Amino acid sequence: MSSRGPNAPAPSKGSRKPTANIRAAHHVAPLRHVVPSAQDFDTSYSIEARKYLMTYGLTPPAVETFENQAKRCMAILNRKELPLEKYRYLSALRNTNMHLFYRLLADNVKELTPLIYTPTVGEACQRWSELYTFPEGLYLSYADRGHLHTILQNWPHEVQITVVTDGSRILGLGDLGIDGMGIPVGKLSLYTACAGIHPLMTLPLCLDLGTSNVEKRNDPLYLGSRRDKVTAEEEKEFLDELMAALTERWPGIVIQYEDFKNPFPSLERYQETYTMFNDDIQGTGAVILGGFINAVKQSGTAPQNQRAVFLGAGSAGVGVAKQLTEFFMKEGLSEDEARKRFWLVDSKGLVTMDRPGELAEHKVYFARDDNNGEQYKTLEDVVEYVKPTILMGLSTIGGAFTPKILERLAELNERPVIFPLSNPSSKSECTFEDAIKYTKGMCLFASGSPFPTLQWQGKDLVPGQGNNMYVFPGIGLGAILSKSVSVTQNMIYASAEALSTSLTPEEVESNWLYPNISRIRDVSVIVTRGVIRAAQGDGVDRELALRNVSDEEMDQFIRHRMYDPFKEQDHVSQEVRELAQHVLGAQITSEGKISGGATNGKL
Ligand SMILES: NC(=O)c1ccc[n+]([C@@H]2O[C@H](COP(=O)([O-])OP(=O)(O)OC[C@H]3O[C@@H](n4cnc5c(N)ncnc54)[C@H](O)[C@@H]3O)[C@@H](O)[C@H]2O)c1
Ligand SMILES: O=C(O)C[C@H](O)C(=O)O
Ligand SMILES: [Mg+2]
Repeated sequence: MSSRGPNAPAPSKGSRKPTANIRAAHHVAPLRHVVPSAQDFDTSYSIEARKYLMTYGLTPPAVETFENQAKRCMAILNRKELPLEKYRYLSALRNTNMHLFYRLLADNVKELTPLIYTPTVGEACQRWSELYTFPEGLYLSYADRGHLHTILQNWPHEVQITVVTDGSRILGLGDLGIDGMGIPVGKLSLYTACAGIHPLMTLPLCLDLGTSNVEKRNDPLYLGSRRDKVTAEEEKEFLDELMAALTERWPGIVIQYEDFKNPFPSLERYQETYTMFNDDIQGTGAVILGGFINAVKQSGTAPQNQRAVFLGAGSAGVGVAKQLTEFFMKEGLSEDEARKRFWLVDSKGLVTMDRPGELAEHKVYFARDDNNGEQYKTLEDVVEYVKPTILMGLSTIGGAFTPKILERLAELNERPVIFPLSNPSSKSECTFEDAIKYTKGMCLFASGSPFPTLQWQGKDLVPGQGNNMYVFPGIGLGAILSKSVSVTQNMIYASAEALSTSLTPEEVESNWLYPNISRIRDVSVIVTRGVIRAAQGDGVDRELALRNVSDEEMDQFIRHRMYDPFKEQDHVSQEVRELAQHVLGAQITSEGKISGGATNGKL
């Protein structure tokens, strides 16, 4: 039984008391006919709750505390050696006891995030069909076109937010077709863990639009259709139907695009018509800007003296460069001056106007015209030519920042900014250890996937994690709570600014670029507030009552609306107690036994 799938309990609006409400709806029918959901077997449920839910005897006798449950889960997890085994255990837990899963995650964000998200989710996707166990989301195939709205009716829950991929660029691992489903599942788990969006109101959505991955197509276990990738025109028509169908089925739904090979056309096409954003272009741009604002404060280099070399000129590279351009403009540079601070490098070398061959449209804005006909092919050559203050990696090429390049950056700058941002860890352009070693501890560092803390000259050095998980939960929650008709560029920019202000004085003192991930829920409140305020500024909000509240009241409101697995689990026992008294006329004795009423103390 999947926590999000057809057998999962439906959340009620507002108070969200899934299990008990289902029972209430069925109270006139004989209770035996109600099939318990996986969640009903929680070992922390009281005896009276079990009797009422008709699960008494179906769970082991002990009534456990959460602490005990958590101890068992962590012990099981720690006994497993491989990260992928841990991932699978945690998936099973989410699918059988989602409140416990999210409690565990809330208490151990730093430890568990790398297991449910990057880097482990990369391996899970590579082997998704091979290890398939639960549906976990919705699959829509190209062959389903013309019927998408009807198929969406099969999803049994109200949906506030969906993450949609076609699997064509999963992290830096290439086209994985429908095996990319792990990404929407992982991102939406983070929406719940970081921003408290109710898990049952999230929809992981994987589009089966064919795959260019021949190995997958020839694999007998592959669970997608065995056709080549549809054309750009076919994809456009399919997405047109999808966007209309999603919004008709769930008006107000927020749609996050994720890990598409070429996401620029859809962002341009839908961003003003639907409440949507692209995480790889916009979320990444915002998260890197958030860390960069803090890096600039520490490096002391003024915007007009910054020279940024980007290895990778795809959706993430261009998204980040655009966001930093906007920042430089706000700092006083003209658009042209700001744009000229960037040198983008792709698989063919430095992106210039006059290099032979076709130049993709999204690269034109940053293409250099001051290279005097010279074409620089390697990163080393570009570094020598540009003498950068900043080196960003969004190339999917693990190890591309060689020791030689890192040493050169350290020679050129007192505090070079080095951000190897490709995911998963195997694709990171360098490790934290190498960055520290070859810059003699002087670089300002953030990576896309996590690296461990390092001992350097008797001090603990903590790497920053420049991953869009710091912002997308707040962008999504901000759009939901403000009921925005669209997600504007100002909302995205506001998420970055808010993130940069979310560090504690101790974190600032320790020169961190990003806040401690363990505080992600507090950070998401700040980001959400920034996003809502920007939506109000742009007049795209429909929740007008929020316009007049103070920041403190806004934060309270946001927190109040966040799903809290701790309360939720306790709620069930409390609610069942109340319902048992009300519906059955039963009394709960001080020892927790049921007396009188329809059950008359019997099971
Ligand atoms: N840290 C984050 O939050 C974050 C967010 C989004 C994407 N990413 C990561 O960034 C990477 C790129 O994502 P994307 O969406 O831009 O992908 P993409 O496919 O759109 O772009 C990849 C870019 O890298 C270039 N490239 C490929 N091989 C190269 C080589 N040998 N030398 C130089 N350049 C080369 C390509 O030409 C292209 O410009 C992925 O690994 C992804 O996981 C990280
Ligand atoms: O998924 C991530 O960890 C970040 C980003 O969206 C990516 O595509 O790499
Ligand atoms: Mg992504």
